Amino acid sequence: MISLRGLTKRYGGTLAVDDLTFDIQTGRVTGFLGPNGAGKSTTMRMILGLDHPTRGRALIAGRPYADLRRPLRAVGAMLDARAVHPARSGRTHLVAQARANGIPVRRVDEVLETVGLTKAARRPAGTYSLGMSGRLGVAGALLGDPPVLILDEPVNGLDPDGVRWIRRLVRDQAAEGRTVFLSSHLMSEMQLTADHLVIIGRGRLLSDTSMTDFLAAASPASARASVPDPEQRATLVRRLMAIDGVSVETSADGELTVEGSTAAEVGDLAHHCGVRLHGLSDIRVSLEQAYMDLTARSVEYATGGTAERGRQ
Ligand SMILES: Nc1ncnc2c1ncn2[C@@H]1O[C@H](COP(=O)(O)OP(=O)(O)OP(=O)(O)O)[C@@H](O)[C@H]1O
Repeated sequence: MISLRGLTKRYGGTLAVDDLTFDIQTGRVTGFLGPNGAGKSTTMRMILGLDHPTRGRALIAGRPYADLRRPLRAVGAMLDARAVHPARSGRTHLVAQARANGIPVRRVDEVLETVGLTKAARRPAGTYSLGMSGRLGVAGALLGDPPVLILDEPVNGLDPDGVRWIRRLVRDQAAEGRTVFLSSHLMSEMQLTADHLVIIGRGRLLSDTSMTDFLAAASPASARASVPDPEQRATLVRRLMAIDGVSVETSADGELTVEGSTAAEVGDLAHHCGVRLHGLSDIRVSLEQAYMDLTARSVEYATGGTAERGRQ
């Protein structure tokens, strides 16, 4: 587990991280979200002892990073995929890390295989594409087989196959009981990957909640269903419209969109009226929409509509 207590970082006049208190639990993937400049990288850097907090603390399994005896065995991290000497091969880079942490060299070949870099392992890292550099960064994070993984934008530069690979990898790591903390601006991907969300804006905690609860709270009760029989459709629409706060839109092909009512309520009413339904489901907002609504007021570098909404 990772624990943050009152974690704060000030750079001159910039309050980059402002009094963050939350826990990142084991056995699940926690997504770390926030607009550009919100303080995600600074927070990760402080957890990893690369930046000193102005106030507060960050602990990994109860200890500050600096007190970990074999850090790579306790926590694996990828903050900047390009932070590798360009003339060194990927393999040489990992061997140096392994030796410094008492990790057997055979583990290097294992992780190179895991991330799909075996063929490119002996090429200078400077010749790697962004996606390959990301894979090397992930290999470094996995080297010590650590119980905690911290990955800053791991899908950056990856092709669709690589994106799915990262998703499966981090989900497997969490299923094995590890703590996985990762940031990304790709909301659709985060929705598929994370169990839990921590969202910050301008350095402050905006939300610390499960993905399910976050999406449910952002979704007003609404449902969609098809009614194949036109007479039954008219009956159901009439009955729904008679309920206070419920509105119904009917598409050209007979699909109903019901605002103000859940799928369960629509299904119960249809059953009561003897109406046959197809494809009944709740309408949930996407993570992207829920996130945009939450962060609209804390967007630092916004454009167009988002900035307008931020001022409301
Ligand atoms: N070394 C530094 N010196 C001065 N200011 C810094 C430094 N590092 C970060 N900042 C500032 O701290 C704030 C938070 O930056 P940070 O990189 O942590 O945000 P982020 O959420 O990771 O952003 P992004 O999504 O763009 O990567 C920004 O205003 C940034 O300019």
